[in-house]
Amino acid sequence: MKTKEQGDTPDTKNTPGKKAGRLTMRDRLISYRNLPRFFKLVWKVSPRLTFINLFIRILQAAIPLIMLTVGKQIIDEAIKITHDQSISHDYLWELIVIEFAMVILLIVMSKATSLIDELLGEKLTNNTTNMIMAHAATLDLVQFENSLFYDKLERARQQTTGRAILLTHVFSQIQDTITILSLLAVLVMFSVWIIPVLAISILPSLFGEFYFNAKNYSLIRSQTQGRRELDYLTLAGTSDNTAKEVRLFSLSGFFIQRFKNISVNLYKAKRRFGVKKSIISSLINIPGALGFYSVFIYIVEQVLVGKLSVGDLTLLLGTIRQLGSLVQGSAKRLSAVAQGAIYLTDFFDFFEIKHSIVVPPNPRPFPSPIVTGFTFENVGFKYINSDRWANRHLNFTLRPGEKLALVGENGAGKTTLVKLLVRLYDPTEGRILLDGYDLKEYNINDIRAQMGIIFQDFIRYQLTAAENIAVGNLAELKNRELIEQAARQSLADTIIERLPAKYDQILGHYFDKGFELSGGEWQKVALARAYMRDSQIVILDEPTAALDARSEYEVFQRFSSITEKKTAVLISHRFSTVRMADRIVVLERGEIIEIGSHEELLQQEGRYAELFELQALGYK
Ligand SMILES: Nc1ncnc2c1ncn2[C@@H]1O[C@H](COP(=O)(O)OP(=O)(O)OP(=O)(O)O)[C@@H](O)[C@H]1O
Repeated sequence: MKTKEQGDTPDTKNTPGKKAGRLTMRDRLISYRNLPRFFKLVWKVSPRLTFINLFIRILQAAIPLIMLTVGKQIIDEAIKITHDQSISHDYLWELIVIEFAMVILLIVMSKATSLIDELLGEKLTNNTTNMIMAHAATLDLVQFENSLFYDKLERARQQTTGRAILLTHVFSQIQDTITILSLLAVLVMFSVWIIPVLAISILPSLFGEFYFNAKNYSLIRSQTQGRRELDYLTLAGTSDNTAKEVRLFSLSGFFIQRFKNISVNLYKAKRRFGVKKSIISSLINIPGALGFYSVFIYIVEQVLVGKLSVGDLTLLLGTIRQLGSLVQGSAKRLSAVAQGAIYLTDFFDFFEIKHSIVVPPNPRPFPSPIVTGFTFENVGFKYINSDRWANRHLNFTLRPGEKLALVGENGAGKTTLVKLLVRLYDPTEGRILLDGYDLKEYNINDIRAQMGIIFQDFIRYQLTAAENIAVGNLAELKNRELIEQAARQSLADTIIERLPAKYDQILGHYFDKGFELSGGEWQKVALARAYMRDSQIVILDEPTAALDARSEYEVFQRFSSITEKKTAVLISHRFSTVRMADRIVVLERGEIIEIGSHEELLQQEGRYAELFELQALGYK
């Protein structure tokens, strides 16, 4: 059972196509409601560029009509001159100059609008990517463990460039709509019935365009999981993290084959859709062509009986041709806009996902110093994607100033307990009290500010050595003295002193001039992060797993003196380390089975004593 506490994300709330890939007409209509919100976003990104873009496009929209009218007059004037050589050519030249000026203006304006589209698109892409990153950072860890959340994040992320294209589409559509209206006005002046004939004949292809675009969106949406799998396989087959194993275990063939299987299926679905779309679209375009040519014949007849001039003929044909392509283009674009608007639903939906770990309106001030400590009252926790209890029936108090070690076999629930303590998750049952009040009553940022913590799966940031330490407390990024002190405390100082650029050395091999460290060296650097804060609590989750025996001994000597007045939680599989703790909690299948000092637990001759003996035997 999933509880609200565990971050019941509104995965499908307001999302079109709740059953993967299915999209109803209503969904499509609703998606258009995203456009005003989208416009607001664009306007916020750059009011100036948005305004200039719209302004130029409105001017540009009038040019086709001016050109067609001037073109008609040029032809009529030229024919007049051929019939009467005495007429001056001045007016004809004037018209030609105007026509030429319009062409130049059109070129300049369309270059200007595409430049602005590009700049605005780039700004929008960067802005929305930042928004996604910022929002993702506010979400709970639990949400990152939910595959539906990942799908949503992926769709929101994927469409960053799509949103820039949507922007161009919307602006172009505004421009084309104005042009279409002006051209329709020309047709109305000549003959009213031309418009309904053209409109009816073009309807099937318009519907086709909308229908297939919606289908295309549904197809892409239903392939999100598959595409994520392809991304993962590409990463697994090509990343530096996997390169060693991929070679030693000859995994590339396996990954490639799996990639092929999935990609072939996705391709086949795309091909089936593409072929169907092409055949049906070709057929439904025929009525449009028939409508156009009937009007064409009618106009030619009018010229033959002398009701229209040759100039009128060119004007009308030019108008109808332009209208045809503008309407077709608009239909394509409008359905692309509809599609883009539906993707916007994914984008805006992502921002609807709210974190369930909330800060109370009037949080309690974090106690300084902590008086009675952290009390676990029958705490139990289940991960969102699991039916098993990772922790259950936890009842104990972490006293202020105490050094508490957590031991237990793999999967016993040690890391989970620590994650509950720092409120990365909230308990599924029971509660954790700090100085007698539920941890939920405190500000989560205060809690985390009071914890110096380093996990076993720490991150190897491809940043400088100083920055790698400062991530433990970014407020002190510029405080070189503190960074160096933290490095000394974690024994990272001697490693960094040997680096070519010392504290300014970029670590890792991702970037040019990066310097790769060994596993243990990385661990010492990461460990320094825990010492960057003057926190009341220090938590080290297997901080020395990659360290050699001498380093480990030294690290803990220092750890004891640094944390003398602090509360410390330590997870380790090494009993030589664990025995330094004041008390040891032994976990098994998520539950506490023993608790006491090293000596007490040895006397009990229980699981701790057994594991201790086992490890001691290994050293004999
Ligand atoms: N993100 C997760 N989603 C689902 N289950 C998880 C997740 N993380 C851990 N678990 C499960 O919770 C249980 C406890 O895991 P935890 O990481 O707390 O163990 P641990 O005692 O720290 O193990 P180790 O000594 O191997 O680090 C395990 O059975 C594990 O499979």
